[in-house]
Amino acid sequence: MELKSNHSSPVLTDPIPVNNSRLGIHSNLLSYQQSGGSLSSGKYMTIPRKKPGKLEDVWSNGWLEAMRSSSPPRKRLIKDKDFNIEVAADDFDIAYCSWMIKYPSALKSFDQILKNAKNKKVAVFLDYDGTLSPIVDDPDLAFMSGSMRSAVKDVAKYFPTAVISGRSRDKVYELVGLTELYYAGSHGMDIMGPVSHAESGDHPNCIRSTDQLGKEVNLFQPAREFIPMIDEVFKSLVENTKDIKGANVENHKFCTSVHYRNVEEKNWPTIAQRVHDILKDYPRLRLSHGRKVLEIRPVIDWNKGKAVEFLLESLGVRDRDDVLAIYIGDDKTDEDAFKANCKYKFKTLNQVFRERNLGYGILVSSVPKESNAFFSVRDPSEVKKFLKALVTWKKFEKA
Ligand SMILES: O=P(O)(O)OC[C@H]1O[C@H](O[C@H]2O[C@H](CO)[C@@H](O)[C@H](O)[C@H]2O)[C@H](O)[C@@H](O)[C@@H]1O
Repeated sequence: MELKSNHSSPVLTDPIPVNNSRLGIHSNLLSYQQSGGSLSSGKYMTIPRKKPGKLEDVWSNGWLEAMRSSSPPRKRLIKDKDFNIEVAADDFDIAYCSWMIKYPSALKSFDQILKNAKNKKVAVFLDYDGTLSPIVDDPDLAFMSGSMRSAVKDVAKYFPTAVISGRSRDKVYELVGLTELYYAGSHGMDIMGPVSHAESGDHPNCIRSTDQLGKEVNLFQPAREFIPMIDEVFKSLVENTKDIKGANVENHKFCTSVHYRNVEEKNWPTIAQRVHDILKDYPRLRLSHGRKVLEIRPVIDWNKGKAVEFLLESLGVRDRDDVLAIYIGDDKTDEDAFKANCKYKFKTLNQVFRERNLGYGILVSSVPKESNAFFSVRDPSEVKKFLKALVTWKKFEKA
């Protein structure tokens, strides 16, 4: 969606996406109960246990395949899918090095980045989990280090900076704890951004509010009407997964997540089937896969990429030729941001970067994986080095 010309609601008029693979649900299930205008079926007021469906559903719709490949192993022993063998660290290093030819290190390419950043307005967008904080077993313990916090704080002194997370905005703010940033929670469906450039503020679902310091901000929540439905589904998910050891359900207000990182692999089909059975009753919700997490979110035309575009618009730089947007993230949902449109001919950040050097994505990954990003860094410690390098350059440039 192009922000400047479209001021209508991002809620899709057709609640059932044409591309059924987005839901990962068979097309025959999609004909099931279109709930029309009602956003809450009211079915789960007493939160009943669902009768289990057939396990074949989650095998055949690809959920289990996606769950298995959703997060790299932490030790460097990688399963080679084609040959069904474990690849040793040395071989893995070779694979990683050849992958880096396609996704060069943002640290090693820093001079090239600086050349492109010169005389441009740089805006920095950061994912949270796996980017600013390392991936850990308990989502409540995913803290960023003090040194990472001060690196982000310094970046925000010199560049407009936003954190864009799958978590609720309140939660990610609590974890980051910096008032200098803009925050977008729930995969970009809850944005607190600047008021200075009014066009994005004209958007429906955009209201004036105040931030933690009492400063005026724009609050943009395109999925507001889904709050009761998400709450209902959250409760149903909690009820229907409570007997699965290690399962953990989080409510992010505009979306909800079911974690299976701590669930024994033999129980993954069960957890997937339970989620699948619940989603069958909610055709206006869809599933996406994150790192050992099933993410349930509204079927609306909004994602982290749209959030980047919205913030660039709010900052008044989206249609400028002298902007350089940098997005750093590690997860599948960050791919939407790597594909975000700069206004220039509706090209993605990376297309524009290649042609006009206006923006790019940096993938955080210690294993080779396909991405829409332009550069890569290995892990959060390299993210920190990159952020510090940006600050040093700016300080030096200003001096
Ligand atoms: O967009 P993000 O900020 O990256 O948020 C995506 C999800 O991150 C969290 O889960 C992930 O990190 C956890 C802590 O390291 C880890 O235990 C889990 O396996 C990962 O999927 C968060 O808890 C989710 O709700 C977010 O959707």
